[in-house]
Amino acid sequence: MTSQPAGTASNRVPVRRALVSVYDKCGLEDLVRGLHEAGVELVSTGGSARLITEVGVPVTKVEDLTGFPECLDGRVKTLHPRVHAGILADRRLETHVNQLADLGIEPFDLVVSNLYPFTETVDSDATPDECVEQIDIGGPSMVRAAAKNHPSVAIVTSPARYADALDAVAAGGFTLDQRKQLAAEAFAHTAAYDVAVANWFAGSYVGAEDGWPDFVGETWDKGEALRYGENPHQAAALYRDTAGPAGLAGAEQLHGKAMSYNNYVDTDAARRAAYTFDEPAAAVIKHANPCGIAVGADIAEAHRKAHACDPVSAFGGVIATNRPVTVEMANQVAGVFTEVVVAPDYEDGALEVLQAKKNIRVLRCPAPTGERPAEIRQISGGILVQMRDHVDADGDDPSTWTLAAGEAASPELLADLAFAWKACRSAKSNAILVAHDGASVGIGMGQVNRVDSCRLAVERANTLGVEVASDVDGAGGAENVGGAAPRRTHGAVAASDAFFPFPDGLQVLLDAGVTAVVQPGGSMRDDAVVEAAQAAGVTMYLTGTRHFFH
Ligand SMILES: NC(=O)c1ncn([C@@H]2O[C@H](COP(=O)(O)O)[C@@H](O)[C@H]2O)c1NC=O
Repeated sequence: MTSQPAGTASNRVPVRRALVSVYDKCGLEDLVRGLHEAGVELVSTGGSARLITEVGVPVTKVEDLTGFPECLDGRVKTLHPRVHAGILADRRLETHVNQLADLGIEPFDLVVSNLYPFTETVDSDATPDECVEQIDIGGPSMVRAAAKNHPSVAIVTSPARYADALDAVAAGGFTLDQRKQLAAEAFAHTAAYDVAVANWFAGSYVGAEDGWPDFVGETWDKGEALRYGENPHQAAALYRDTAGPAGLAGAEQLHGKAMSYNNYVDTDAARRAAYTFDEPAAAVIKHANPCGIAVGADIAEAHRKAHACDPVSAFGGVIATNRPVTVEMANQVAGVFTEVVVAPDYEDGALEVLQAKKNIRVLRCPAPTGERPAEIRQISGGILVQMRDHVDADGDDPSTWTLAAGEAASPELLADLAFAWKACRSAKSNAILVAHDGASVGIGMGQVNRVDSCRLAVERANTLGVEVASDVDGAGGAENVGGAAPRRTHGAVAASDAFFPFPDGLQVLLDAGVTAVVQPGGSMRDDAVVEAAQAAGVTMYLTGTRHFFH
């Protein structure tokens, strides 16, 4: 072990010879022109070499280097000692340098490669054979070889790095730190690729009798370090799913301080609530639970109604909408201290209103599409995976509900019950949600027994609904504004995320004056529960579906 590769004090290795083999040819023309102008000799595979020739840059075909034709439909191109010894020789070792000379092999200083589009092929209508054909073999071998040998070789796997690469070449070569960084990116590139291949094999290709594959891999790219985690003594960072849709982790921040860990948690819960509905909907969230959820004729009305549920808790809350924020809504939000607003977009002028508020974070995040069908929760020593609790689960359509007590609901009442049932799933279990006119008016959540959630929902409905903004509509309780404490439970409907195990919780709601209740049913004591509703002359529907949310 004697020498460093030819380099400068900063460990730069001059780039004299590069191997180029890319599937994604984006940016390739500028790169190879730049390399050529910097005096770099190019060796390249079939399609890449053709493009390089077309742009007038001299290139040696890899088959001229190996003396062996690319064959088997491209399955074998660069898999040859003349290529791999040129990449893998550790030029800090005299023995390696001498062996290369004896074998008449020239070393590579730079490898530029990206891989066959396996994931894109799997996501298309391709046959299994077509998917298998897109498993790149030679590419990952070159990439991993170059990354392993980063003390001597630089590896570039992303067109986003081409400009940096040309700068490094012009500066006399990549520094060791740059080569290390590029090698780390390269191993992440091949690791994510292999995880995608392994997931496909274990999943749709091999399959599993019980529907759950023997292997599930996930890869994550660093988004950013966060100031801290749930508490200031906990370090935290955001990582983004390399294979799934961008989601909240990929949201565009338009204004305000950096998002915190808790901001992300609450914003995620807020979007879950808002996107439960097809009609314009807004949700105000604190500590991952709703202070208010509502639908409206427009998004400003939905927000007014959601806010009116619990204006006390809405202070410092996170607001999500499923429609672009209008100027009218932005003016309402500006009147209340709010941590985060997240929306699919902002109408002209709305963003400016929010940007005038120093402390609000404003995010643009498209509606969720193509989400992974399963969700993951970490436990000690493992993960739990479950299919998402979809909005359109069996039992969510009121036409499938069973009328268990009282008179059939009018269309208006049924609409309120359907709203309450949908909204209820966004509150942590045990959840009881009292609603009126498409808005929650009292929510009991996160209690260890259902009767306490009922008490909480009633108490909060009847003590918290006051108007704070000039034109906020105290949903269901407008007649009480400025007068005695409103009793918003009177004439409202209620939803329970799971069955009532005893009539006691229901009785709290009945005593508070709710006129209709929707719940899954299925308790051993359903008869007693239904009887209590019957005795109170209250309509009760059973959905047959539960929506726990822990
Ligand atoms: N088999 C091999 O020896 C081989 N060597 C390089 N490749 C891949 O071939 C692609 C480039 O091919 P072309 O330059 O012919 O368009 C790159 O994505 C590279 O990763 C190979 N193909 C697949 O395994």
